[in-house]
Amino acid sequence: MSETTKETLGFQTEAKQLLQLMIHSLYSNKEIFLRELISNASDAIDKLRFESLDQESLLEGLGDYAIHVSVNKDAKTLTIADNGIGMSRDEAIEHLGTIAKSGTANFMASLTGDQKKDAQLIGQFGVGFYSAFIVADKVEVHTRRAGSAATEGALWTSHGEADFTIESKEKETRGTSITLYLKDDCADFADDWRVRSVIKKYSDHISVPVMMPAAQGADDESDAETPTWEAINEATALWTRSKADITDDEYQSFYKHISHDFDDALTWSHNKVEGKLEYTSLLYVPKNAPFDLWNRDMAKGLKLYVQRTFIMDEAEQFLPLYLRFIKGVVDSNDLPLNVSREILQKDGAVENMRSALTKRVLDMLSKLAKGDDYHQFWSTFGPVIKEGLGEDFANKDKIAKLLRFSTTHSDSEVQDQSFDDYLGRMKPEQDKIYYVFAENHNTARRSPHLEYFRKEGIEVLILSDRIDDWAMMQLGEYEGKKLQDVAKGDLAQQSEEAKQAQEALEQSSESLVERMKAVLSEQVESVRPSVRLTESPTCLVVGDFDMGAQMRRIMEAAGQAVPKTKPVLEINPEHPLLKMLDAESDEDKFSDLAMILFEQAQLAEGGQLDDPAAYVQRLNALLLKLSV
Ligand SMILES: Nc1ncnc2c1ncn2[C@@H]1O[C@H](COP(=O)(O)OP(=O)(O)OP(=O)(O)O)[C@@H](O)[C@H]1O
Repeated sequence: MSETTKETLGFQTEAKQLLQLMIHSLYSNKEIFLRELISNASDAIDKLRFESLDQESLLEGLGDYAIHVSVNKDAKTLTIADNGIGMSRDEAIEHLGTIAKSGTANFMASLTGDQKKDAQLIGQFGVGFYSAFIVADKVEVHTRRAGSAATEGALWTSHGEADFTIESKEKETRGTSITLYLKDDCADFADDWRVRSVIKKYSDHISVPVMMPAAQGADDESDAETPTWEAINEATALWTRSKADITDDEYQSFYKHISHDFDDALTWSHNKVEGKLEYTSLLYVPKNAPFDLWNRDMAKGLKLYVQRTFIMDEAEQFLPLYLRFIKGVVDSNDLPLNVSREILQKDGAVENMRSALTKRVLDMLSKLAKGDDYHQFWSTFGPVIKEGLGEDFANKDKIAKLLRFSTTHSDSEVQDQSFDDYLGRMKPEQDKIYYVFAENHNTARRSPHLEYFRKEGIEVLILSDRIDDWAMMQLGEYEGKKLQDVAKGDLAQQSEEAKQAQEALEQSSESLVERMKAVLSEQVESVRPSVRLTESPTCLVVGDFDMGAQMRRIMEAAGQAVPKTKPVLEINPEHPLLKMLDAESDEDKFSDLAMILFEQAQLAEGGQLDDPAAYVQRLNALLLKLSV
């Protein structure tokens, strides 16, 4: 039977690339391989614990879960053995030869070749099993799925290059035993104390005991027939311990265990809830965004435990989508052990937990917002938080308080001003919060629409995240102050003076406006003189309830049909170009120049022209006339 023979198989292309990258980029951080392999072993035990709830026979009469780690200094090997769920031959091929994560190809494309940067990215991707090859030039995985016959065992072997072999090999006990043949310069991982200290550092808090042979005396070699094993980690699930007894380091290493992140967490919140519902949650905010934050299929959600038994990863029912970057654990005393994703979706208790956990996260973020680390958080996760304005109506106000902006007050690209900061500086008679929105910060900052506000000393929020226009529409107002796009609707007149100036302008520019309307009737809804402008000749304004130009471009780029609405062209009759236009008696020249002014207004707000070539032609014709 071909199944029993030895096969050599190639790694999936992405797996091969990742392997190579891992070996090269993470070399300076090599000890993390042990954390990763022990995490996998503990996950495998968690999975078996869960499956055996329904099917006790999987335990094969042995319910004592443990991970055994042993070293052989002479052979330079390190072995990590678990009695978890194990793998069948096919599963070993599938799980160890390919990467199943969605978005892997995009991730690969984002790598730069710069080892330091790539190491960071790989940290975000998740390191996993392949980290074994950072320290080993050969890895053997001897595994058998719990519940299958001893003869169904499989041996997977690879040198971490292009391929691996798989063969059948009997295995008495269920689970997986991974042996690393260490590279010469990594031989210190065959040293008992070195391994102990790394395990203590990274795996103290996992709930399964990690055993090593007991130290038996100075020259004792670990080849004793039956070593006595001793647990070297604490082996109580961290979240079950009292907050007061847990150090920051322990919280951080537990974070790395559950998230496979490379970096520390930014902050966390650990809570035990008692009363009608009983559960414990430990929620972390990462420092870095996962590589696939914008992928709708990204791994999201919390690890769910019921009475300390692991139930599932990525339980997404406990937090809304805009908090998908939060990592953590929720351990419930009320849910049944056989709870499924379908049940979670309908369960009233889950609904209550979800709203309580969402509040916890928002409170944790509000607390974070008071400190120096918030800037890092905001620049990484700000756009995701904004999704919450549409998704989580009940917490809209809390979310609004978390928002940070660049504004004309700070005049810097850094988004560090809150709505409250803005309100504190608002003019007494001002009843709106103004914002300008464009494709990038520079275009927004230089928008002609701001000229009036700058002149009047009215602060404007400068928005340039793709989601901003939508987010502001969802929010609508803040503390009773309407959010107003400066490029929409009539300009709110601030002073009596400005009103009079507007009327005077309307009278003096009547004939110019009529002539321009005639030329631009296809392109614009109307033409009107405006005090909005001080330096620019023209700008475009859309109706209060029409879609903004930037939003329109985003929707169109996404292939969505957008109803056509025409903008209003506002002109600055005091501008020399408009004066020149007014004085132009040649109607052809007039229409060319009027068209150019309209097109420039489109360009100034970051838009694209319908017919750029015609614009260039018109402009060139005018330039040529300059030389005569
Ligand atoms: N000790 C083990 N016992 C059983 N299965 C294992 C073991 N180690 C790895 N596997 C299987 O191999 C798969 C790949 O492991 P790997 O560590 O590369 O990725 P992961 O654990 O899925 O993701 P990540 O570690 O990046 O979060 C696992 O999902 C699991 O199915």
